[in-house]
Amino acid sequence: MESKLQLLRKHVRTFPDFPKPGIQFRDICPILKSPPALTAAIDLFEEQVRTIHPQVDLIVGLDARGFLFGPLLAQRLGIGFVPVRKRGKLPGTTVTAAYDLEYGKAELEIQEDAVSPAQKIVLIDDLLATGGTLCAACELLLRLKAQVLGCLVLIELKDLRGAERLKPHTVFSLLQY
Ligand SMILES: O=P(O)(O)OC[C@H]1O[C@H](OP(=O)(O)OP(=O)(O)O)[C@H](O)[C@@H]1O
Ligand SMILES: Nc1ncnc2[nH]cnc12
Repeated sequence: MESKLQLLRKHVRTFPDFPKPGIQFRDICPILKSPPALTAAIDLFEEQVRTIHPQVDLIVGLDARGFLFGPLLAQRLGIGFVPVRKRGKLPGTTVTAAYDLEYGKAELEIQEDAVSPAQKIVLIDDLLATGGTLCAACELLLRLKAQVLGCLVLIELKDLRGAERLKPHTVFSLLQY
């Protein structure tokens, strides 16, 4: 029987030179279109969190592709989901962090009352490239005095060394390129 990781790998497409020349874009849309592949991704994330971070209080997902997996995982675990969004999308009082990513610059925000001090957080996104996005999200959570247990991504682009930039936070990836 095909393993869950093999199934996932078969459902990632690579587009050269998107959105800029030199970028190999890893497209996770086929995973979303395949119920067995999407179930495999959430199964593997669930197993990791239940094994390594059983004390987790909340899943925090990153705009936009982290929203495709985060709420599914949170529901499996029976806990809440909180979005970190690009600047200007969240109402009420927010905290903001600026960051660079593989192909640009942006700012992330979280609602100030979304996470309580000392709450234990696992972050999720589709992909780790330079680590700029996840670092900015960790910074937001630390400013709210939450405890970051670790980060989950479907895909890690090893050459860009995002995991090193994220230290002391840890990252668990399902597929590496
Ligand atoms: O590790 P980094 O270099 O920060 O890059 C990774 C981020 O880049 C992509 O998001 P993008 O900002 O393109 O936004 P999207 O999810 O809204 O498409 C991806 O979904 C990650 O969030
Ligand atoms: N190479 C890449 N493919 C898909 N999403 C990305 N986000 C940052 N770099 C990316």
